[in-house]
Amino acid sequence: MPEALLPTIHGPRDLKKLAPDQLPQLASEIRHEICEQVSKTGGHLAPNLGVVELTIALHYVFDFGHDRLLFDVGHQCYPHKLLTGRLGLLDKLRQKDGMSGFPEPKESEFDLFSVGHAGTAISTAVGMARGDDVLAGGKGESDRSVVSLIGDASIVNGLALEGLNNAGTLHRQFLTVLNDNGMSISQPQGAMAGYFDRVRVSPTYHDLKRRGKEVLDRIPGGSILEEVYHRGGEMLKAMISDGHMFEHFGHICIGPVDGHDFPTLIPTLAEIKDIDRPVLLHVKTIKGKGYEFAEGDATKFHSPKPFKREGCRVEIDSGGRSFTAAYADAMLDVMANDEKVYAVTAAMGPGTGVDKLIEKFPERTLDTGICESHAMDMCAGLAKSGLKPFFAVYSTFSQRALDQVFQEVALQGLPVRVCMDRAGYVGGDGAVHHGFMDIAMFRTFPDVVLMAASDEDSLRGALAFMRDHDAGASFLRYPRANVAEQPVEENTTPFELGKAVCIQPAKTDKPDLAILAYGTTVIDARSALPMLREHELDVAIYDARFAKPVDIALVTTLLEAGTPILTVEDHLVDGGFGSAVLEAANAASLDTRLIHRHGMPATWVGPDSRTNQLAGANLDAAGIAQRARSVIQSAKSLRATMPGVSVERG
Ligand SMILES: Cc1ncc(C[n+]2csc(CCOP(=O)(O)OP(=O)(O)O)c2C)c(N)n1
Ligand SMILES: CC(=O)[C@@H](O)[C@H](O)COP(=O)(O)O
Ligand SMILES: [Mg+2]
Repeated sequence: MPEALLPTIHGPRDLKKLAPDQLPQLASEIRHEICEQVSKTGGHLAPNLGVVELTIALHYVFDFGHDRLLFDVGHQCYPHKLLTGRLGLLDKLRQKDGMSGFPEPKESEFDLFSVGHAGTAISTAVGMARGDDVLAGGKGESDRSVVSLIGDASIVNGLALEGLNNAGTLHRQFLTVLNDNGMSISQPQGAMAGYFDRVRVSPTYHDLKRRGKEVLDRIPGGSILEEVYHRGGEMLKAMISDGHMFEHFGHICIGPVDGHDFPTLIPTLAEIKDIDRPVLLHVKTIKGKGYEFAEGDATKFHSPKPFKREGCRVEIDSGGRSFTAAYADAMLDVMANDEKVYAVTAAMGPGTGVDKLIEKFPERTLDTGICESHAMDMCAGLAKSGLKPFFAVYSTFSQRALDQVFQEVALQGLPVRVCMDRAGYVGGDGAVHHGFMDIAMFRTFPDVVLMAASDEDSLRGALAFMRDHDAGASFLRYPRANVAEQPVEENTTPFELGKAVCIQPAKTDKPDLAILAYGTTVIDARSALPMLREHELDVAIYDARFAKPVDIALVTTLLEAGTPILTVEDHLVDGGFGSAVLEAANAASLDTRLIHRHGMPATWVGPDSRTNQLAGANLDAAGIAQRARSVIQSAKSLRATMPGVSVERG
C-alpha cells in the first residue's frame, strides 16, 4: 500500500511537490474521502466526483493563492477545498462550523465568493480581471490569471452568456473551463444540450494532431488564433478548435479534452495558462466518476441524503413524506381535472416533484433548464394564450425572475401560478439557498395573491384555489420539510381569498394572545400551546393562509377587543407576513401597538440542519412559546392603559 497522499496536502504548494504520476493516487483518495463523507451527511456527490482530476490539474498549473478561481454554482468545490487545507473540516460537511458545501470566503482565502446560484462565475471573473488590471496601475494586464469553472447546464444560463459576451472583449488572459458532463441535475434541456452532445472529445493524440493541421488550414492569416497556434506547442496546436460556438463570443476555443486524463489536462492547461486572450477550454467529464452507482444515476446522486453501501447495493435514507412529494401528488390531481393546467420547472424536476408530472403529462409539462427568468416569462406567455401555468421553483431561485414577475406577469394582470418549494431555512445548503425573501419581494406587486401551506391539506387547498384564481398572479410557499404527521383538522376547509382559519380557538372571550401563523409555523405554534397552557395562558391560533390580502377583518376584530397579536413566519421579519399585517392594520387606522412580529432575524445563517436553524431563530415550538409569553407580558401593561380594554379575564 503506498502511503496516503491527501493528509500531506495542506495547500496547493504541497500538491505542486507531487510528481505527475502520483496524481491519480491523490485523485482516488479524494474521491474516497468525499464519497465516505457524503454517505454520512449527504451532499453534492456526483458533481464533485466528476471534477477531481480537473481540480487537481488546475491547482497543479495555476497558483490560486495569487490567481483567481471562480466556481459557478459552487456545488463542485469539495476537491478544491481538500486541496486548500480543509480536510480537517470535512467530517462536518454542511454542518455548523464545518465545511460549507459551497465556496465560502469566511472559510478560506482560496474561496472568492459565497456562491450557490448558477451562471455567476464568468461575470464575477470578468469583474475581477478588469479590477486587477486597473489596480495593476494602468500598466496593462495584471499578473493574476483569472479562471472560472462552469458546467454545461449552467453556461447556457442567460447570466453566464452575458458574462461570456463581455469577457470576449477582454484583451488579457481569461480562462473559462467548461465542465461538460452532459448533465444538469437531470437531463440538460434546450437546443444547446444537443450541440454539446455532438462535440465529441478526440480519443487519441494522433487524432488531435491531425485535427490541429486541419484547423491551421482554416485559420485566417494574421489572426490572434494563428498567432496562438504558432506560439503553442504540439499539444495546443492539436487542440485548438475551429468552429466551436463560443468562438462567436470572442474566445479561442480549445478542446474538447478528456477531463479525467492528467497527461492531457496538465500540458494543455500549462500551454493555455498565459494566452493573453479569452480562452474557453471545453472539458468532457463523467458526472459521478469513479463510483458505478453514481455514474449510473447521476441525478439520484447529484445531492443525495445520507446513504448506505453494501456491496453493489446503495440505499439512500428515506426521510418521510416531503412537501415536494405532496406537491407532486396534488398536482397530478389538479392536472387530471383541468386540461388547461401546464406545469413548469427550471431544471429542478426532481427537487420540485415536477419530474413526476413530466412522466404523466409530458405534453403539458416542461423543464426549461436553468433559466428562471425565461421560465417566468414563458409562463406569462402560456397564461396569455389561455393556459394555467404552474411554475414550481425553489424560493431562492425565484429571485432570478423578480423583474419578469413585475413586467410580464403582475403588470399584465396575468394568472401565473408560482409554487415556491424550499421556502424558509433549507438546512445544509446554508445562506446561498434559504428562501428568506419571497414574501417581501412579491407582495410589492398590486393585485397578486400570496399564500403559504402549513400541511398537506392546506397545500392541496391552496393549489385548488390557485387553479381557479384567474384574476392575477398567485404565489404559494412551502418548506424543505416533511408535511405534518398530524394534520390540522380545519385545513380541509376550502381556501377563501384573504381568509385565515382558526385552528385553536381561545378558551375565554378575553384571550391573552392570538397567534397568526403563516406556513408551517402553524404546526410549531400548535406544539407551543401546551407550554403556554402550563402557564395558564389562553392563546388562540390562526392559520393565516394569506399574506396578501391580509385577513383584515380578523385583525380588526382582535385589535378592537384588545387582543395582542403575534405574527409568526419562516421568512425574514423585514418585509414579511408580519409586516404585511402591520401595514394593513395601519392602513385601516387600527392601533398597531398590540401587533408583534416573529420571524427570521436579518442575519446570514450558515449550514446546519433546518431544525437547528429554526431553533436558532426561536422559530421552533419552544422559541414561539417563549416569545408568546414575553409578548403577553409586555401587552399586559399596555392593555391596562387602553380605554375600554380590560386585562382581567371575564
Ligand atoms: C439559478 C439556479 N437555478 C437552479 C440551480 C440548481 N442547480 C444546482 S446545480 C444544477 C445543475 C448544474 O448543472 P451543471 O452546471 O452542468 O453542473 P453539474 O451539476 O453537471 O456539474 C442546478 C440546476 C441553481 N443552483 N441556480
Ligand atoms: C446546488 C443546488 O442548487 C442544488 O443542487 C441544491 O443544492 C439542491 O437542493 P435540495 O437538496 O434541497 O434539492
Ligand atoms: Mg453538467
